[in-house]
Amino acid sequence: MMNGVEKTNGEDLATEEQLITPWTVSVASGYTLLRDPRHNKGLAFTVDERDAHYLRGLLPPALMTQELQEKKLMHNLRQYEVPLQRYMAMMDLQERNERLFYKLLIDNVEELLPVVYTPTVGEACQKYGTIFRRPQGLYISLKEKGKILEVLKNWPESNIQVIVVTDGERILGLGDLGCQGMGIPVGKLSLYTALGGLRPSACLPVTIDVGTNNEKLLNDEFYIGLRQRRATGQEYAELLEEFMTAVKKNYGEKVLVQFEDFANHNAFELLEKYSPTHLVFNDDIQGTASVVLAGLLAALKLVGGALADHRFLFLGAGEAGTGIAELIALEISKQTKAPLEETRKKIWLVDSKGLIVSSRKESLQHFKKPWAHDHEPVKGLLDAVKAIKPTVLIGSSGVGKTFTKEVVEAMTSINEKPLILALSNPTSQSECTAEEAYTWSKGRAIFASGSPFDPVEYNRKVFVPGQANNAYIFPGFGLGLIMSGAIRVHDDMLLAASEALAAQVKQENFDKGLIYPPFSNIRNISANIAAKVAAKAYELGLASRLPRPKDLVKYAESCMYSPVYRSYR
Ligand SMILES: NC(=O)C1=CN([C@@H]2O[C@H](COP(=O)(O)OP(=O)(O)OC[C@H]3O[C@@H](n4cnc5c(N)ncnc54)[C@H](OP(=O)(O)O)[C@@H]3O)[C@@H](O)[C@H]2O)C=CC1
Ligand SMILES: CC(=O)C(=O)O
Ligand SMILES: [Mg+2]
Repeated sequence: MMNGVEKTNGEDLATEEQLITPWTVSVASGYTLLRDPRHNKGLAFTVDERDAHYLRGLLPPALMTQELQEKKLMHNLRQYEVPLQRYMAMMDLQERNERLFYKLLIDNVEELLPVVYTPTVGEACQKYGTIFRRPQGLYISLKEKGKILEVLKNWPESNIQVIVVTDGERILGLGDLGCQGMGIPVGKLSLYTALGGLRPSACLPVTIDVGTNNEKLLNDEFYIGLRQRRATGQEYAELLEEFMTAVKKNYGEKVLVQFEDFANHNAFELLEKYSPTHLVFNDDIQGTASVVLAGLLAALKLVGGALADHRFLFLGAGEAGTGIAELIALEISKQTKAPLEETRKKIWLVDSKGLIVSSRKESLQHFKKPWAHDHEPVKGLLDAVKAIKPTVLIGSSGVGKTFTKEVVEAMTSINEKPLILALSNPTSQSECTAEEAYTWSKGRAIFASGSPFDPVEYNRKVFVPGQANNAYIFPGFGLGLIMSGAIRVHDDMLLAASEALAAQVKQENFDKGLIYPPFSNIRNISANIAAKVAAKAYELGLASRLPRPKDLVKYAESCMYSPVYRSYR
């Protein structure tokens, strides 16, 4: 062997026609270590580590602490004015030095969440083909049919605890982005680690590529996915079935599969089909429901009354809208002992055809039917607000600028403190901006949105909008399932997570008009959510990790990944 990396594949000598073996390299050099993101520390390798791991000469002489590296990187990031450049810089960091990436994200969560998550991740997915450098996550396309188990085995980690999977058909409110939806599982899983403390090596992002109906992408020479229209029906179902079977076979009963950004015509069916046999969770239906219910429970301190005293109107009756509606109805039913059929009547939804009413029942998709109450037909949102007189207005349509001045004014004329949630992502699809909500309501609205808005000054008062985003829930929820060894998800766990999150809102937050706690405290919040979810799993007999730890919050904290560098022998 030569000093350093032995040349066994002859790559430099081979002609273009000759086949070479890419991975036969015996290592006696730290070069590989520097290029392994899981272990690389850059200038933070100590002198002893540099000696022990053949790193001398491969690094300049300076030594840096992780804190100094963090300071330098934050300084560099802030030089970029274009959000997408910040996103790309963060992805490069994740590929280069994973612990430093997570240290940055954890320590600067409020500043970096909009970079690695909504809104910037939306733009990143739209442009994924052009910004694509190194692949992240696992791509499973129709071409892998019959071989999915083998594909899973190509992934370098075998001890997987959470999979976030999308088929890219409804990426945020941006529609069908096909294979380029991969940015979403990658982003969600980085939050699983940063916000919920799951080990990065236990997280697997997956994109199922069954084609795309997005003409622009089909005609884009840089598109990275299958260039065909979406497979549907049996072909689609068989691929998903093979995937779900392979996942359980390869990773066992307790791997959590989080469905993300599927179109609603598949999302409800997949959840219903796999809930009895797998540990599955749909973030858009269930995570969103839990985060919104938490906000509503907290908001009662500001608007008064019990949940059952309120009337709810939704714009958008898909996964998010009907998922939230059902969890609110369930919570009211638990609180008042009234049957679900009764409590649902406090909740009204508007879809693209107008208010959902009983005369439309026959033609409605199954998930809308429970919401078809008796009322004459109403076309637009403004008329629906005037007819229903809601105390709470929730936007979950994926269509921006739909909470117009007239709509917000109508809400304000009905309510002393109208509660307005504009959930659609990214920012471009938000039903209204924070500034619009506060200005049009003359400073009376309690407002939160799916994507973040800056504080707004109105009438010399500063209003701080909250972020109603499932990112508050899924990391802690997932941690609770995993640390208790839960084998199934139950609605009562969603309610427990809502209550845990609502309990974290402090008086100082309420004083600013907030109905969510700040993200800066999210690890602590996630530990509390995880503890309540795990407690529910034990109570329901769904937990397999025995004996039950006594102090579940402490146990959750002890399970959490820390991004601080490890010392190498
Ligand atoms: N803040 C958060 O944490 C989350 C936010 N979201 C956001 O919510 C949005 C919707 O997601 P999801 O529920 O999964 O999507 P779906 O496609 O399942 O549902 C969208 C709903 O909006 C309705 N709709 C579309 N256009 C209009 C319109 N012009 N007027 C009235 N209704 C309309 C649709 O009507 P029809 O059925 O008639 O087609 C459908 O009922 C997305 O922007 C997503 O980013 C989602 C999950 C979490
Ligand atoms: C937040 C989220 O899950 C969505 O917008 O789809
Ligand atoms: Mg989503």
